[in-house]
Amino acid sequence: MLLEVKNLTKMYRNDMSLSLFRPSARREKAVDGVTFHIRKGELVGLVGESGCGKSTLSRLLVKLEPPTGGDILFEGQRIHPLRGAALKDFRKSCQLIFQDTASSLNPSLKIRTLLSEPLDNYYSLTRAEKNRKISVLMDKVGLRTELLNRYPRSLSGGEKQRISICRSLLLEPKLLICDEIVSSLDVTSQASLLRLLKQLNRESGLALLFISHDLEAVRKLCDRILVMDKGKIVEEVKNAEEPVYRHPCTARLFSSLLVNHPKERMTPSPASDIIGMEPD
Ligand SMILES: Nc1ncnc2c1ncn2[C@@H]1O[C@H](COP(=O)(O)OP(=O)(O)OP(=O)(O)O)[C@@H](O)[C@H]1O
Repeated sequence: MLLEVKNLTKMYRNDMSLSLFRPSARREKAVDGVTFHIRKGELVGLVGESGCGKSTLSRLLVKLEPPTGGDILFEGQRIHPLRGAALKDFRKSCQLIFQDTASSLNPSLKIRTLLSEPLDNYYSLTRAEKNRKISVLMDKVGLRTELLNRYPRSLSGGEKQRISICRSLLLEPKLLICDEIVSSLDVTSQASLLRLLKQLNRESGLALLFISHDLEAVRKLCDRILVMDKGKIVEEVKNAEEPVYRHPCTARLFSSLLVNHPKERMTPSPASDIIGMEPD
């Protein structure tokens, strides 16, 4: 098993009153007893309405924040006690890319430096080896190597997102957690990014936790979809099966995709057309 999440909980203390004289705080469970697993090379989707706890969960999974309770195991090892070299190894194997990653690219560094940094942190490569690795991957993600001498400000949103993905993939992670990485992109860029993720999964067994509001993209890309509501995983939808939605939240989320009731045929969006994935 690649990732095992057991009864994971995260509570935040949120101030309810602005009054200095009557301060009050509410402890809110952003993640509430979540249990699930991801096998090696599996494509798992995570969907849920805004504020249900998806981003909090992704931050817990990569150890950016400590959980209030529960456990996360990566390749059988609890991640909570990891320190030093073991933590560095875990961070290499389990990467998180989020929507704003692109805007967090250091504006004063050229793309060449931004892409060399992760390699310098983890490997001892010659300049030629580094350049080769970078240009092979840039080609794979559909970026021209001329961009290497440019600064992030001169790149489009889609190009910056691809640079962020490139930075993660250079480390050859086993699990990539993508939190809303396609929502700011146009339909064509979205489609080619999804195609790339599918290709990486086929070629190198990269496992994905793909978090998105775009249910149709999730359904086309993933083997299983976890549905989250108010901090809990309330349902798991297996893509290969006829969808049977037991939880009202799942039905609400998926209802916009369903036409021609009762056969529940999916209507492909332009993005899924371009991905070249047939509707079920
Ligand atoms: N650092 C924090 N401090 C206090 N409350 C927080 C914090 N981070 C998240 N929350 C709360 O936890 C809940 C879940 O938020 P989260 O961002 O994980 O949801 P989400 O499903 O990712 O939403 P969206 O789809 O809109 O991005 C929300 O009620 C949010 O206000």
